[in-house]
Amino acid sequence: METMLTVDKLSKSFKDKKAARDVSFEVRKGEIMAILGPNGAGKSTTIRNIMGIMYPDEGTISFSGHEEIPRHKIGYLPEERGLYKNVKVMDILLYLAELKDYPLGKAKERALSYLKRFDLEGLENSSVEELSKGMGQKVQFISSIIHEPELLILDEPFSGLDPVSQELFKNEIRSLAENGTAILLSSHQMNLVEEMCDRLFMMHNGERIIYGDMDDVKEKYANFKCTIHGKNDISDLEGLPDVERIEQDEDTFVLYLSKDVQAVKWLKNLPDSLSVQELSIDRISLHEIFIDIATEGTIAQKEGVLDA
Ligand SMILES: Nc1ncnc2c1ncn2[C@@H]1O[C@H](COP(=O)(O)OP(=O)(O)OP(=O)(O)O)[C@@H](O)[C@H]1O
Repeated sequence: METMLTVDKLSKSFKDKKAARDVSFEVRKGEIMAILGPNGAGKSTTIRNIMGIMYPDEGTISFSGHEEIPRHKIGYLPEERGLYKNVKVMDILLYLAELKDYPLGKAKERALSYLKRFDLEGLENSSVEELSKGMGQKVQFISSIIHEPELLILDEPFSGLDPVSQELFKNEIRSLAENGTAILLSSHQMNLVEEMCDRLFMMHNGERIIYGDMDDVKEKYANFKCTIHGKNDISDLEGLPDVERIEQDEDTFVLYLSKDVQAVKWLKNLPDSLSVQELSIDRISLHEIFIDIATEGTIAQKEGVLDA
């Protein structure tokens, strides 16, 4: 797949705070790449450097091999929301398309079609201040894609949206990728990221911790956990092989298993004396991997970047 964006050894400091250190990743045509990390990890700083809102102290950012930012080929939904308040929806969409040198007739056609798809049909002559927050966010999203960008950067696109609108955004983002757009998406909604992203880049304290294919990352970091509901004593469960840690909520116990455990073999070795009303075995989710990294748990320690 063709590489649209390459971030190579990006570093950026604010006074003595290193917000990004030696950050490298790429985004390819037709993929959705997640940029993840706890609050303050350095995601927005990385995105702002890509967008040319600030400049790297070190490292380079290139677009299809060129360091100049091809502004008319990039779409950007910033974390900070806001459009000109007393301007009509259609006027603002056409104005932003024009800034990207996009033909007016085509922009109008696309604006009407997207307004319809986002349940905003008939609102083209309403002013932005008449819209609800979620409706305004939809217009801002449309403004980021009106000019058919080749690279789309979405900073927290789902925040503040109801579940139906989230689904709409999700489907639209997916279909843009299917049509070849390279997408860099920052989000704290791990379930959505897990469902829709092809690759991910996770950072913490300004540094890269995890980078790779979603399936590979899950295989590498998502150990099994076994949930047992029954009248058991925690000391019996602690004695089971390959149990790294246990969480207890009354009679429900979640056993986090060590890496490389073979689930079927492990289950076969459970003692007959165990009381089981319900039992399930699953891989931990991206949400749990994220929490481990953010709280500097076992995955984060193993990756070894936290002491740097
Ligand atoms: N303009 C600035 N001046 C000083 N420090 C800044 C500035 N922008 C960001 N920082 C600091 O850089 C670090 C990274 O911030 P950044 O906004 O990139 O994080 P983030 O991953 O986007 O977080 P969030 O999920 O909360 O949006 C933080 O410690 C923040 O305080």
